[in-house]
Amino acid sequence: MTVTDNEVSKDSQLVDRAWNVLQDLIDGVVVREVRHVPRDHGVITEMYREEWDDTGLPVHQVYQSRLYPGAIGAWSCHQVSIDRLFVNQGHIKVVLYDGRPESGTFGRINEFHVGDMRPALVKIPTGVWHGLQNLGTTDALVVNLPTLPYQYEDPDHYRRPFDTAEIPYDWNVSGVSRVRSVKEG
Ligand SMILES: Cc1cn([C@H]2C[C@H](O)[C@@H](COP(=O)(O)OP(=O)(O)O[C@H]3O[C@@H](C)C(=O)[C@@H](O)[C@H]3O)O2)c(=O)[nH]c1=O
Repeated sequence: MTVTDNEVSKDSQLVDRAWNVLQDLIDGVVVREVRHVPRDHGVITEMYREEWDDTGLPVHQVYQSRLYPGAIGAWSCHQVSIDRLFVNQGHIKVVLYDGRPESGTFGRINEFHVGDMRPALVKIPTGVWHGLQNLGTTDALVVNLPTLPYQYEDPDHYRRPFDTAEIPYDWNVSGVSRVRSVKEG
């Protein structure tokens, strides 16, 4: 194989020496990985601490979103409430798209694999589109601690179809997920 072959690409560094996945985060996105504490009769996993949370905003509500194997929940966005997602069961891919024209990372996409194998709290700022996919073979449970309680009469929830042309991301519905050409900034 000649390295000048057009379809060949060489990996850049993907993880650091502590196996942290390297990616330039969207402005305002925070990922706080935690570790399981196994013991004879089970596992303890911390999910949230005020000190991890740079919003400084209180927890008014906690809810759980169950995704069936293969399920995709995309795309959502909020204008006033910040999502603080913790995946505590299963394998969820969280994909974010910065839809804020005023942002220095406008157009950027982030992908995170979180859940049982990589428990983490993911903070998603307002204006950042987000989608979840359960890549596991069991139900996945996503806990959300939004900074504002759900308003039944007037939800702060904006949606785009999972296959919208406005977000350059193709979900893995046919075995292939990929970022389309991303125009940043
Ligand atoms: C968020 C929420 C929804 N609901 C109801 C309203 C709605 O008919 C039904 C499903 O809610 P949603 O359509 O918001 O669910 P969904 O589309 O799965 O989106 C949710 O998934 C997580 C991961 C997110 O990213 C959030 O944006 C959250 O909205 O549940 C509540 O009763 N209380 C709540 O706190």
